[in-house]
Amino acid sequence: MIQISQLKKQYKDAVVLDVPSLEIAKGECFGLVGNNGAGKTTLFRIILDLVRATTGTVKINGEDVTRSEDWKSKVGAYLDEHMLLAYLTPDEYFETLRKIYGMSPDDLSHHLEKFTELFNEEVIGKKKYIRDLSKGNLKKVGIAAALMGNPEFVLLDEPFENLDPSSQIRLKKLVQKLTEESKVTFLISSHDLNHVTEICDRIVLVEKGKVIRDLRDKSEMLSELEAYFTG
Ligand SMILES: Nc1ncnc2c1ncn2[C@@H]1O[C@H](COP(=O)(O)OP(=O)(O)OP(=O)(O)O)[C@@H](O)[C@H]1O
Repeated sequence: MIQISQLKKQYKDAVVLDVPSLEIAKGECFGLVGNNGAGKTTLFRIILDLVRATTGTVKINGEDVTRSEDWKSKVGAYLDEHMLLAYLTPDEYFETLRKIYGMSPDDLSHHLEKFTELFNEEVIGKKKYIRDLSKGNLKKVGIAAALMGNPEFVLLDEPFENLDPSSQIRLKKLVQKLTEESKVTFLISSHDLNHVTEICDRIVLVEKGKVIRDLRDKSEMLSELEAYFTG
């Protein structure tokens, strides 16, 4: 479980995040939506201890992320391409992560098999450096890397952005399969209301750093969000 309490992030006088309480249960597919600058990435960065909150705490399975390291083996994330090693090919990158995670070559092959459709023969065995990949293929590498090592929690920032329609559909199926079969807890921020409402069982809407809706009724999510964003 992820427990957020009394969380605030302030840059000079501007409060960009203010979340008194938020709990994300194990096995949940949690969607985060909101306009540009609403605070979605900031929340993810604080959960991953990439940015320190001004006040408040984030606990993952009871561990304060700023005070312990144990949670790191349970969490996978892909926020942006800064998390990749641009001077490697995808094959070299996955091989490097394989060693870090202590996986066998068979474990890695088995893991990458799940991404065969998503990679669409454009990622593995191409001898192209990560720095030269298209934005969509970069994202695919980042998502596959985030899911290495059997993480319990996976944070993905805008996973559908830059993916072609076939890849978006393949990614949705993959997330649904992993949620159902492996009980992975996904936290997904997205501007794509159709995709995020289709795969997530809960959507939190943020506006100017505050949670203004916490939607759990699947039948009403999309219409509520469309009404909000239409203004
Ligand atoms: N280092 C920083 N210094 C000052 N302000 C910052 C900093 N990082 C983020 N912000 C501000 O925090 C607010 C929230 O930004 P954040 O990137 O979390 O929004 P977002 O919801 O992810 O937006 P988008 O949909 O555009 O990706 C914005 O107003 C942004 O300008």
